[in-house]
Amino acid sequence: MRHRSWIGTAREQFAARRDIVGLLPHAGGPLVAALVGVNLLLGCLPVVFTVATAMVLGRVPAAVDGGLDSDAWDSLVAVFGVAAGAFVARQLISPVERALGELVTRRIDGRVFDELMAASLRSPGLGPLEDQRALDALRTAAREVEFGVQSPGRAATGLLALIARYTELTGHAIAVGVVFSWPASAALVVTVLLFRHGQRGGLRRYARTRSSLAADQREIDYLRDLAGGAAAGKEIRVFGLAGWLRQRLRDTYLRFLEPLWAERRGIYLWPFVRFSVVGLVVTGVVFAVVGATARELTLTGFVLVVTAALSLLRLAEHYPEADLPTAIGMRAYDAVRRFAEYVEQVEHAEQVGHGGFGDTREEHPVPEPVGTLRFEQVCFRYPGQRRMIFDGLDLTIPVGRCTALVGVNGAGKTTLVKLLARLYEPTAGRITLDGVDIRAFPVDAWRARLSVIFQDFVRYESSVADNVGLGAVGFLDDREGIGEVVDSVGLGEAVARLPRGLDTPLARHLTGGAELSGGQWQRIALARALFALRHGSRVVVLDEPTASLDVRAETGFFEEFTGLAEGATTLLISHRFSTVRHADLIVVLEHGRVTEQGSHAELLARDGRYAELFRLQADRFVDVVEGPVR
Ligand SMILES: Nc1ncnc2c1ncn2[C@@H]1O[C@H](COP(=O)(O)OP(=O)(O)OP(=O)(O)O)[C@@H](O)[C@H]1O
Repeated sequence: MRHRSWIGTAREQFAARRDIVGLLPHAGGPLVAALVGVNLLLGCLPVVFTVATAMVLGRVPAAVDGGLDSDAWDSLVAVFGVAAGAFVARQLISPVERALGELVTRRIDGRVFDELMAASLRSPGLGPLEDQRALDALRTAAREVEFGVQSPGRAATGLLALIARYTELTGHAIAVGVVFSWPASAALVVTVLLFRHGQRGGLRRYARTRSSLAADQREIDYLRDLAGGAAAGKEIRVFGLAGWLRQRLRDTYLRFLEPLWAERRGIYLWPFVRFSVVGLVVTGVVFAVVGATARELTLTGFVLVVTAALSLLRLAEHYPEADLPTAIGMRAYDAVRRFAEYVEQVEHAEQVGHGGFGDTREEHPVPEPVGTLRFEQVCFRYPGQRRMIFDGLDLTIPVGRCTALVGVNGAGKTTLVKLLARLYEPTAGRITLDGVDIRAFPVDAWRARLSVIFQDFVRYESSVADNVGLGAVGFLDDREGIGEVVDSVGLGEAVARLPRGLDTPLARHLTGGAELSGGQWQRIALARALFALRHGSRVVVLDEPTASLDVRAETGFFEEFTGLAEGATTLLISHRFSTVRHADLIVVLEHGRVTEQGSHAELLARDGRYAELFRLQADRFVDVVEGPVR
């Protein structure tokens, strides 16, 4: 059993090294060849130095006897020159090795980062970005690659750095073998390798433990962002959360560090104790034999054996430039691959499952203009969840009209939009456009017809123009169009007052940046949707578009927006009945199904759920407005 697991570990290690070696070509053949050459040289120079210094010592007596003009003196100076040259060359070449290593690391990490980004942006749906294990793998990989400390690139240069160490080891072993005894040389090499084996095993466990703590690391990052970010700053101060936050950060840190401390003790203490005993015994025996046979050796031979053996034993330590970077960097690359494989699996499962993202892609062009949208017996549960959000949902969204969706919190309104945008696929049933399953359209072409502003729309730390123009990224240079939609959502004046107008970055911490109010941001989001409509979108979905607008702006919103979105199919989600009531069709969503639909007047006349919710809100509004007057 133990034997099998040892073989398993060896195989795993071999595969991980092969993967890292496979990355080297991305750094460019000549650069890698140069680094290999420099490492070989760095491995040979200490051996040359050892041999030359031994020869210097061996030649001193003859040179002293012969005097300054003797051949012995000249030969002493020559070997001294070689020793000094080896020493100086090593000092000069080490920085070259570091610089080349840095280049190789950067090139490889750049490539791995691309691989990682491609994997995380590749999935058309959101599933992989919500799966805990996939997220942990992504976090582990991204962290190491981003900071470049123990990254796959460092692992690759770390492997190359081993060339120098093992060349040095081989050279010194040969010196001991040739001058003194091959069995003694073999005994020393075995000792060194035993030490190394023990330490590398410990480092492997350390790297494994470290990557198993990704969830704690994620929590630490989250808490640190929370404590240092402006977003939570207000609440932390107002609710006096500083103490709670500090304690939680401390607890999480300890939870993260304690297993690492334990592993470190394992790395530095136990292998050290175990292998030191073996090492000391072997070294003792070798030196005892050297001592006993010293008389048979020349002075040069004696010095050479002793210094070469000591240099060999020095190589029994842990190599900081190679060991930790390879142990952790290999795991980081493994995490990149796991994440990419996971995304691939999800994609594949969706294709072979119920006709997911790609099975019929490219077959149907999206009809122009977009026709009636239908949810037909749609069932859906989030990946890994048991609860059905929709269970046989039937809904028709008429073309060119405004449909409003209402329902209590958690009824599934946003989920319905995510299905429409194909961020998830229905578990059963289908969504059709003029009778054609939307999965038959290429996902990008379908999304180009949609303009969705989510409740939690993104506030890009970029210019006003970008924040609007990203609604149709291919038309970012349409400055006139951007200016017009900004005006049409009533932001013209406010933007004109900004230091650089449309080019003002929307983040106060950026140079010349400005911050907008919640309502102004919401208008930016509306402008983004309108800009998308200008450039080819036909279906516009607005999730809570008036939540941050003041009463006056909200009153004008509906008319203005429907005027601007004329001819487009609009889906409006709102808890504000004053916004909803003007829609052509109002749909009430409850328990995963449509329970009522009709115009505002029809639904009031039916006196059902909608009428009840509408009256509840209207009464509250009357109370609030009339309260102080009474
Ligand atoms: N990514 C997710 N993974 C798992 N469950 C989710 C996810 N997103 C939403 N849910 C669950 O799906 C249900 C419907 O959420 P959804 O956001 O669609 O509701 P909603 O009607 O838009 O609510 P609200 O009016 O509060 O915005 C909720 O119970 C929510 O907990």
